[in-house]
Amino acid sequence: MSTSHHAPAAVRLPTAAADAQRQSDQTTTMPAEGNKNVQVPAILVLEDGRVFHGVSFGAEGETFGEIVFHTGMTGYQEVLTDPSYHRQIVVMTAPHIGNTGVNDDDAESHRIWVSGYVVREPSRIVSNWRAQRTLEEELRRQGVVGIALSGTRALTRHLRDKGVMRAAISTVETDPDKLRERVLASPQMVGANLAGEVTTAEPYTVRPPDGVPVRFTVAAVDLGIKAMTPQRLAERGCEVRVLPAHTTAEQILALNPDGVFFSNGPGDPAAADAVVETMRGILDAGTPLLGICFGNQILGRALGLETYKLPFGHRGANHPVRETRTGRVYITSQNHGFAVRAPLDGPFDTPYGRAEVSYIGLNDGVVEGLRLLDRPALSTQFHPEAASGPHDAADVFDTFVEMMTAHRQAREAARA
Ligand SMILES: NC(=O)CC[C@H](N)C(=O)O
Repeated sequence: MSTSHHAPAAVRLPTAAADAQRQSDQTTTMPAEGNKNVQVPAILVLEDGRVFHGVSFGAEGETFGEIVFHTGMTGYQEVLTDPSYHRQIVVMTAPHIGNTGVNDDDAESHRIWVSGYVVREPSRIVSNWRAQRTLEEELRRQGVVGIALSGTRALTRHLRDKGVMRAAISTVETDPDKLRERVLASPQMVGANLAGEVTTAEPYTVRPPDGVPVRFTVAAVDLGIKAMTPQRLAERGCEVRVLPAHTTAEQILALNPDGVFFSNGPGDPAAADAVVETMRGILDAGTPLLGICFGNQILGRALGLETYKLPFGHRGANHPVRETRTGRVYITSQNHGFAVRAPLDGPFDTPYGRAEVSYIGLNDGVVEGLRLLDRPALSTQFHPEAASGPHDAADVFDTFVEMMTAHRQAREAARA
């Protein structure tokens, strides 16, 4: 089956072979390639004409997307299920993928979002006590078209030098020129407004774990939210009400939340005007605000700053950033292709008072966080919730909780 570039990959019915494999996969060590007798040829064609040959990994068919690379050594399941990768073909630079299989606990959302998957060498066996399925089985079950090829290093270096671009993987088209024509007709990531394609249809609530009392209510605007973010807030005593992307500022404020969170998500922040308006409504009200990744870009725009596309982005689990106030360095999990342009040399004026760049990426000087100095609002371009990645920056959630505490105390003092 083929996944088109704009529709989410449909759930693909398992093949008889995969079914048989599932039944025999009762142990946690399983052959990962046993369900495929013949290797099916596949091609990867880039917008600029570069062609890579490999074999099918996952579902057979044809798929399009922006091709990007991820440098994390672990966390493939979190990558696949992160909604921010919607419409992207992800290349894993780690050479051996699938070793720990797939389980029902590590997913960051209810499905795989990458539009295509490129690996060097799929693991031949799965060996992990938590594994429930093989990776290839999961890719097939969800209709995700992938390719295994020996040149992932050459491919990554090409994208680093030329920048990310559109691409396609196909097991049905054998003529690269014909496939390239379709790549050139597929949509660009610049200008793509995608939150509406990934957001929850209905609001839902994430409650603190047993034994943790509820201290705050947080409204979370789901622009493509990862499951771990409301979890990190819930662990700190927040009851998190997750809301569809189109929820207005009035509707959010009517819930009387202690704080408002704007999530990560796919697409170009420059195309998300409606969300920028929503955030301005929250800033006007003075309610404490936290943004992560896409949420950081939206905060930049709400403050009147511009966003721009990076040549090849940051996707991995070991990106160093420096906190400007303290000089402290954090190793962070990141996944972004756009960034905010802001003055790096100290506080600057915005319609909401003074703001500053709170973190700077140490690899390339990119803005990795913003903080308002006169209102309770902060955001990070990196992922303090990790999933996967280091937990260095989890104190961002503590700062948000401190902002909500101070805001509540100030409101109570004003009322008294
Ligand atoms: N993880 C994210 O929120 C990504 C934000 C945005 N889509 C980007 O690529 O920069």
